[in-house]
Amino acid sequence: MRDFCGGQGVLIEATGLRLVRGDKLLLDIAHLRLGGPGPTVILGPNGAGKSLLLRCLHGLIRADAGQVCQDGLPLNKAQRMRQAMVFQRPVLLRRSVAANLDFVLRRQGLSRPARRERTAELLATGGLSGRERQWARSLSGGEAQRLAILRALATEPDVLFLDEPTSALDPGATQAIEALVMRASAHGVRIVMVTHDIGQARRLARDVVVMIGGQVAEHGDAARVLDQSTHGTVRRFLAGDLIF
Ligand SMILES: Nc1ncnc2c1ncn2[C@@H]1O[C@H](COP(=O)(O)OP(=O)(O)OP(=O)(O)O)[C@@H](O)[C@H]1O
Repeated sequence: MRDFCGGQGVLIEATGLRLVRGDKLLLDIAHLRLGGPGPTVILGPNGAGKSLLLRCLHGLIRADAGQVCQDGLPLNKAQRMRQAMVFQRPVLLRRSVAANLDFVLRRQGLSRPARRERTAELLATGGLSGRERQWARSLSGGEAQRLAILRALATEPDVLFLDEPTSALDPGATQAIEALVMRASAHGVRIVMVTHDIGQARRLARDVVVMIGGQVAEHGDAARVLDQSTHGTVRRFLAGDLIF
């Protein structure tokens, strides 16, 4: 696999981030600093604000206060173009598998032969070799999610945000997605991923963020957060208690 980019050096910071809807304070993040190599996994109970945080970090939602910076600069259009996001349910074009990738590769100005070569390379990376002409909407859930991730990687992002990419998938399909994510990470893409799955955090994360009630309750080295947190609610959540 070619290096996708040099995203491991990317530093994303959220400072004083507040998101209010009606009379509810949905996000209240004093300071969050995501840097260094290896995937960041964001965990937390339902409604803790994980998806909202991801959307703010990607610039899809503008916070009511505070700011998101990438490499020391307030998130700008050029930086956002170097980020990509994949959602829980893959959104694919009503076209062939190859056409879904070609749509992105064209915008990068690649020639037709270069696009064909890159498409084959990406499909091999995602275990979808030979599927070029298959209708994208006829892929299985796991295959469709892999194609969505490959399409995101085709943009050669510095940062890839993933919002519960395996939540609807069986273990085999989950394993294939995890392998793809780890491969992208190893080749330089900064991964920031939301999941409900604590086991997945153990398998993938270098660092773990635990959100509780719109706030960052814990952030640090995965083993420390998952096994040695001193935060009462975080410990209960990680132990499997229902938190609401
Ligand atoms: N546009 C909105 N207006 C009002 N409330 C919202 C809006 N978007 C999200 N919320 C609320 O903000 C809270 C956090 O939502 P978010 O989707 O970030 O949670 P989450 O941690 O990703 O949860 P889940 O694990 O269930 O996906 C929830 O209570 C949700 O209902």
